[in-house]
Amino acid sequence: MHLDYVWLRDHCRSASCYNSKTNQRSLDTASVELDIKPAQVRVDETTLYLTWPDGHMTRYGLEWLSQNCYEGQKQQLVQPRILWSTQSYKEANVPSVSYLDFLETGEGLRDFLQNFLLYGIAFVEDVPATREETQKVAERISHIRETIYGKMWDLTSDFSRGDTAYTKLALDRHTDTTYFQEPCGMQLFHCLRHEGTGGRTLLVDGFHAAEQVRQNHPEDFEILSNVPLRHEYIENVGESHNHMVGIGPVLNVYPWNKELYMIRYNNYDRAVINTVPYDLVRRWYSSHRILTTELRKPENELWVKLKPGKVLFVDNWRVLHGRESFTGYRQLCGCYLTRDDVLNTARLMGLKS
Ligand SMILES: C[N+](C)(C)CCCC[C@H](N)C(=O)O
Ligand SMILES: O=C(O)CCC(=O)C(=O)O
Ligand SMILES: [Fe+2]
Repeated sequence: MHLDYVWLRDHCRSASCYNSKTNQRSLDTASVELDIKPAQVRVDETTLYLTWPDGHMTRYGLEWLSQNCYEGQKQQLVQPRILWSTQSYKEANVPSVSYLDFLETGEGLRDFLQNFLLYGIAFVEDVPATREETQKVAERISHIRETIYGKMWDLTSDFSRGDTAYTKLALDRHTDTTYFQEPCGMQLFHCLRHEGTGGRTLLVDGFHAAEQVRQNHPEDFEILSNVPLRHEYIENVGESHNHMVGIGPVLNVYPWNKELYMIRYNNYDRAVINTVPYDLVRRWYSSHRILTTELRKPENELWVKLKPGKVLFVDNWRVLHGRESFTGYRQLCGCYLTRDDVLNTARLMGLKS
């Protein structure tokens, strides 16, 4: 590991530099000389000891340092995941959790969250088919993210809102709220009623597709993760007037370990491309086509028919959803949760995320 002296001074965990009750730094970093050097350095089997020119003493556990240094982090995943194709997801036989276990046992919630983190989708079964019960299930995880669609949303094909979702048309795979600066992290779907045909839900692991692109077309992966695009939602229907804009690349990776953390993919809501210079536009379309081809491979499609009682949770930063066109009366309800809040609950249950 390579450790800079100013970094070593800044991370001092002594009582005067760090408040271990609040887990906050109390040291004023700006008061540290940028070219500070320790007067003395000593290391034994377990600990590094530094004495600074003013006599202040800092100690580090070597274990802590190897975990927290850049080289250590570079080797680690922020969130371990299991990427899937249709077949591998089916073979994994991921269990659903029942409504009662989910609401009443820590284990039920924990197992559910673990599966959600690993696969990007999870199901709760035997939920009473009402909006109120669906809300209860959502709030078991965390508070709901209120958006322009309200807290809990209802979806029928009445075109009550100015979006294709509120019709009977098919919807190709996409992630939602790409037009927010921070797209919603989790989405719940509960089909309360459907009397008619079609209307199956399509799920595709966006990270699985993106990793295929990274492997087979690294330059296209680069372009998709570096070129920012606008997405927008312009609505003027009935009482609903909205104009939302969100900007970011299709693929979002952490700079230090190149791990994917978010895919923003919605061809309906992608705005005019005016953030890409002329000499890159064609390349971008070509890279986008390569990803789209991967996302559309039948072997990556998971089709499920949502029915009353079965609530689907989707990691909207990873898994794309879509739907088949349908006939008849179909009523869905659901809501969004913020990723930070979902992960907060997961971490408190001891899950790595
Ligand atoms: C019905 N519900 C509120 C879930 C979503 C409606 C939003 C649809 C939008 N085109 C998007 O993809 O974000
Ligand atoms: O009707 C559906 O199954 C899903 C529609 C959709 O994509 C959405 O509401 O976000
Ligand atoms: Fe959607």
